[in-house]
Amino acid sequence: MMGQYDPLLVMLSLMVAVTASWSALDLSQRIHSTDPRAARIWLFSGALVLGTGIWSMHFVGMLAYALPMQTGFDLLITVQSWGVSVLVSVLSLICARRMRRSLALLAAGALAVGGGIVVIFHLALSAMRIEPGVVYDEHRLFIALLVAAAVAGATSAALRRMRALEGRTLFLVKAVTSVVVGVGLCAVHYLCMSATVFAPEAASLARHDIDPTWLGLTIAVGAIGFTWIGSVAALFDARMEHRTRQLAMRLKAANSELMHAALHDPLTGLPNRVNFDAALSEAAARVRAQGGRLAVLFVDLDGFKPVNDVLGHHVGDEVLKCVARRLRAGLRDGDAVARIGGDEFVMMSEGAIDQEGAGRLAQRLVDAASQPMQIGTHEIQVSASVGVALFPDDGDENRVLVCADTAMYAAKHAGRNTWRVYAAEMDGGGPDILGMQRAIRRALDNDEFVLHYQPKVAALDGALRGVEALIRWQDPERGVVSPGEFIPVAERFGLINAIGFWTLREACGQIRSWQHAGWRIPVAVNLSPQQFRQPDLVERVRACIDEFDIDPGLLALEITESVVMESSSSVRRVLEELKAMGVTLSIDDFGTGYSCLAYLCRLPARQLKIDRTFVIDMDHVAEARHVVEAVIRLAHSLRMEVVAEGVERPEQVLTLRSLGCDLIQGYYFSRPVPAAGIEALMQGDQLTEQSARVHALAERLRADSGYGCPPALELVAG
Ligand SMILES: Nc1nc2c(ncn2[C@@H]2O[C@@H]3COP(=O)(O)O[C@H]4[C@@H](O)[C@H](n5cnc6c(=O)[nH]c(N)nc65)O[C@@H]4COP(=O)(O)O[C@H]3[C@H]2O)c(=O)[nH]1
Repeated sequence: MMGQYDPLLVMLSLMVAVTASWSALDLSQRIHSTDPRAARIWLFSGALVLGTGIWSMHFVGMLAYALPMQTGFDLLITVQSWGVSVLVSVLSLICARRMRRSLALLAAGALAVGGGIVVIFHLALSAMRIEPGVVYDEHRLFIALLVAAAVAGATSAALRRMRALEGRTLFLVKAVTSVVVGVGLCAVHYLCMSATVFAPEAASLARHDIDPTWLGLTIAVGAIGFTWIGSVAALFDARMEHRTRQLAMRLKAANSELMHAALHDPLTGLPNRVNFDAALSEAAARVRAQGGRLAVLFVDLDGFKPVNDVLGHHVGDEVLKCVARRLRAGLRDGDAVARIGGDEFVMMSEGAIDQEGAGRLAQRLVDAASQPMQIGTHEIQVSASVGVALFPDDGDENRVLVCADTAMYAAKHAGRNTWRVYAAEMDGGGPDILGMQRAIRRALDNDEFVLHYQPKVAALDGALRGVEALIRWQDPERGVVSPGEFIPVAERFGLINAIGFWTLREACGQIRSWQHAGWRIPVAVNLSPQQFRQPDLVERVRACIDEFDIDPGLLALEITESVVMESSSSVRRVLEELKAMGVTLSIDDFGTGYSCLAYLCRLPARQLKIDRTFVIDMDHVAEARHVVEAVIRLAHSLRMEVVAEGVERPEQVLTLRSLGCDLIQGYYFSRPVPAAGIEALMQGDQLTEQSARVHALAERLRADSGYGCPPALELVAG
């Protein structure tokens, strides 16, 4: 028995095959997803779409062949054939995923899939339940099997190639592959059909089951719809994955930027202290394991401060960048350089280095630093003092840097612009910095710090107007250690923040207890430059004020001139935020740095403290007196209050008073005293005595017709 092909249905079967191939390729691309669960889901969805496509292509193809008998389809066998089709597709996609691992596996898989496609054809045909049964031309069937295997193999290979493509090329390759695969699948079907021989008296026993026309149309439309849904899902997922990948890349880039910022000095781009310490520990571990030596060099610039002060921070910054470039240019394999402070750099050199080699390296650094540099219109020349220490000869990785630092000081004492190698005798004269660093940590844990308070009094009548909190350290071994000694060490070893915030809390606690006693005494706390640059400074100040429930107006923060004069927007913002909180801002050590008057006008500070050095010289050096006078005028024109520091003698009081200075602080009135001393002062005796001194001075001044304080004036004893 022979049938006839309906060209429309043949086209429809081709359409189904091409559409299913396209969609299956779409979905199958996703089976390489990095998430194994998602990859499994995509594999089964792809198999479902491909299986349904192959299966429906067979059915539509069979319907396209109109036999001269009434036909129908058995529901159970129809469903079974669909199940087998999906299973075969699962197998084909698994082969596609694993083909990288072996070509033999690819060939075996392709044959199995090819065989599966032929079996699906057979099952689909069986659903018609033809009696007597059909027979197959084995040769043609074998050719169909080979074509099916080739289609399966080509699909796997195309899938592999497509992984490396994107955009338009991917679209084109996918379109061509879908057409080739679709045509191939149809070819398999029609080859199978041509291999099928129907007996002349053949009849379909399933002719009363499912109507073939409806079944065909439903399957074709359903399959095309189904495959398009799959494609849309795959497209959506691909977009999501692309976006997720982009986000992940951006996150990674942001992370590495953050990491870089945490480990590098923003000005020079060199590694910072934390980074250097880690590199030093690693290098020390290598030397311990493999032997050899490590040279550590401490580089401190000579003459940098005057450049900064006179020519401004921007020129100072350029000088530092230039020195950093020169140090970096001299690096060799196994060397590292870092900036660890304002004008301090450290370097380490790994390998079998000896004292002589380290000395040569130090000389190179000294030479590099002392070359003149052109910054804008200025030709600038600085020099460097370099200290050298060796690991493990001079100590472990914690100590070797301190030794290099000590040697650097020796180089400074030797006249600067030179280098020295560390020797144990160098420790003799100077403080044991490392020991002190450990002792400071212990002091913080053991509460060995106390605050003393030095009064600030009104120049006019000697009334107490506030106090400055000054830290004192009662070290069980060293006795009372001056802040001038331990604060620089704390700054160098990153302990100043802990000390600074301890002082802040302690001072706020004191304000509260005085507030409870009925005294509103403003307390000024020194903020170190490092503490000022802490990103959470404002929050910590606010937290202290809230914790002790104090009037923020009673807390003053003293910030050194050099810090507030950094005209960066972050400094301005912090100052504005502190002011907005109600805290008083005071510019400390005024006159010792480089001040930009235009910037000073815009500062939200309320108080300006004239540095002690001007007050000391005021009586006998005319220039110092002129500076004090000018600073007082300037501050008043900016509506700032002026405090003169370090007032020790009555002559100074009189001069300052005559110049209109508002507040006076110094040993003349009181040394820094424990809180109880301030309380005694508040309760009467000492204040009255000091006020009496000021009044007596004022009387003498009024009696004198001249300007200021006559040198011969006999004063009340100080
Ligand atoms: N010769 C002389 N000296 C006078 C006179 N009146 C006051 N002084 C001293 O001058 C220093 C004033 O503090 P400073 O300039 O802020 O200088 C302070 C300040 O920069 C720092 N410091 C003290 N306490 C703290 C603190 O809690 N945190 C921070 N960051 N620094 C602190 O240590 C520096 C030294 O503090 P001290 O030794 O307490 O020294 C104090 C004080 O005792 C005087 O009439 N004559």
